[in-house]
Amino acid sequence: MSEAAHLPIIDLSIPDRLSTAGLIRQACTEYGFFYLVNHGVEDELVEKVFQESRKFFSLPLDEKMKLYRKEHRGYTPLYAEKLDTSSTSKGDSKESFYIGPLDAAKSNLNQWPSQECFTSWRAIMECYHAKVLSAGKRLICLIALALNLEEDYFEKIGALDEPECFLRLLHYPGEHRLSDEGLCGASAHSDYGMITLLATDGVPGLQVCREKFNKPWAWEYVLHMKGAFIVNIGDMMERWTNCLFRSTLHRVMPEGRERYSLAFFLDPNSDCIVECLESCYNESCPKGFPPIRSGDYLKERLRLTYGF
Ligand SMILES: O=C(O)CCC(=O)C(=O)O
Ligand SMILES: [Fe+2]
Repeated sequence: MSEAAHLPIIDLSIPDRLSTAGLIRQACTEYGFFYLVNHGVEDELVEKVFQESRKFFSLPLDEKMKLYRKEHRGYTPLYAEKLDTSSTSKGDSKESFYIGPLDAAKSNLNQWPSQECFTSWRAIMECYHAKVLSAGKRLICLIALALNLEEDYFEKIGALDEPECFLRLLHYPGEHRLSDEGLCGASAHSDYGMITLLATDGVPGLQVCREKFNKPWAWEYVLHMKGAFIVNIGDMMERWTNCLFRSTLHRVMPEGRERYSLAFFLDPNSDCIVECLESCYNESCPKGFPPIRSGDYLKERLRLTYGF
């Protein structure tokens, strides 16, 4: 049995922003994962999103397939995705539904279940999407402070101007157990973007590996904390910080119990250039990555995962 990770807790409501920024710096350099509390997204709303998500995933497969993923929005069935592209398993044992940015220019790409049976579904999802984005933007300001930058640094470089933010509803059916050979709910991966804000339903399964370069990988459980988001740093933030902030490897193991989660990926505007921050490199620690356009990076990572 793996141990539980003791992740730091960051309180988004504390007025002393500099001390919070210091704690965020420590959390991001040591773990790349932390709990976020007092983030402003009400428990009742989170619960409603879980309820609506359960309702959608309980539809027959042919109904769900009518909303099959287009432009990275909509439904992805079981085993269609493999987050660990080196794994030989048949695919991850999960189904998901993606809801993309709500800005006027892009929101029409989203797909929605029929209004007749899912009367408030869209409104609830849009409300959650907007509120988590707002919490995420506040957190990004603190992350800038944690990097000794002006707190509006990421805004000024355009990263938060119509950001690529995707809410992903996830359902792990729970028909498999740990002993099932090579099968994962979500195989080992790091997230691609800036930060991810995750809500979990209390069923265990999420694990992190703190030292991805030390094989064999050692895994620790990330336990559910009521009312908290589990936040993690993504690969683009790791590139910006020249690996000062860690994009930590994680996975979801099958525990023989059905599990739901809500992952919100907050990624920069596609035209934003992600390049090593000046404060994060010097002669003894040279730049590890060339500059890259965020949209190009994301496209390539998604191509590798989905094979298109
Ligand atoms: O469901 C979870 O707990 C984690 C999901 C995840 O890591 C992802 O979708 O990137
Ligand atoms: Fe992830």
